[in-house]
Amino acid sequence: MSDQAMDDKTAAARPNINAMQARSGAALNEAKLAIKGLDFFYGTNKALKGIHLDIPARQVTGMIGPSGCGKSTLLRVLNRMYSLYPGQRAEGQVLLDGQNIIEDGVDLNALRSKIGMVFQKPTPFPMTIYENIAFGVRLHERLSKSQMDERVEWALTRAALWTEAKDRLNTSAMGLSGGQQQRLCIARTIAVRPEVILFDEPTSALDPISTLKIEELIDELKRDFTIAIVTHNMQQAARCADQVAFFYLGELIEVAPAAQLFTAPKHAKTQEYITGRFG
Ligand SMILES: Nc1ncnc2c1ncn2[C@@H]1O[C@H](COP(=O)(O)OP(=O)(O)OP(=O)(O)O)[C@@H](O)[C@H]1O
Repeated sequence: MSDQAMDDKTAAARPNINAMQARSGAALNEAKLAIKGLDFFYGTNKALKGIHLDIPARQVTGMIGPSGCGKSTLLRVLNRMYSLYPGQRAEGQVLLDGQNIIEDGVDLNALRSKIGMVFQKPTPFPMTIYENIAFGVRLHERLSKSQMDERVEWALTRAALWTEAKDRLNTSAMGLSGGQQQRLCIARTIAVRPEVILFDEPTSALDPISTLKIEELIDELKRDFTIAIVTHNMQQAARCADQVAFFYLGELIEVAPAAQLFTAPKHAKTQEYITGRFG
């Protein structure tokens, strides 16, 4: 590739620095989740190696890195999803408000009500919009009909879907557009009032307008929730994240406030990745 072509590619890959200006001076909050010396194994394959990472309360942590570097694996550790699969195991500590959530004896139902997850592909249940939300709430709480109505309205409002959904609550969620379905999945996650929300490439299946809506939503939600988002889109990480963690081959190479990581990364590998030179 010519130097000019490389420079053009680099410029295109580099996130919009202006988008990060507002956050550049903001300090990071205390850790809601503190990951200490975390190793993760799929059988004998070590997919995460000695990860140390603080996830600050009520801020957004972006996780970036090339395919296969362990980003989704880390999210699966944070809500113990791996515990469903024999042969997968984590070692080290993941402290949620000081409690190690990867040790034996943790109540996984209670944990998953505290740490919710939104997946790449919108996955509404084949039931009404109302029931999509009420279903999860009933697993954790006993509410009266009017309390449940209020919770459904609250969750849909927080997920910026109430206006579009309020007149069709008893119709199938499968009739919503892809972007609306993803906001419904966010509403479903919020409805159980978690403390942390994990987003695994939440907009990769969506058009640009739906993507922007979800990003605005994430910005709004961080007032009340601690958020971690895996994304392949560095512009998105720059727009949404307060701090960004760069992973490579199962290791955390660098974590820094977004403005710092994208403008003055400390490691050569981070620099190569954010300038589009590999991955
Ligand atoms: N179920 C599994 N069994 C065995 N190995 C797995 C399994 N899932 C993932 N891996 C391996 O773990 C490593 C990390 O995968 P992971 O899906 O976490 O990466 P990622 O950074 O999220 O990738 P992508 O950006 O492509 O989603 C890879 O080497 C992958 O092959």
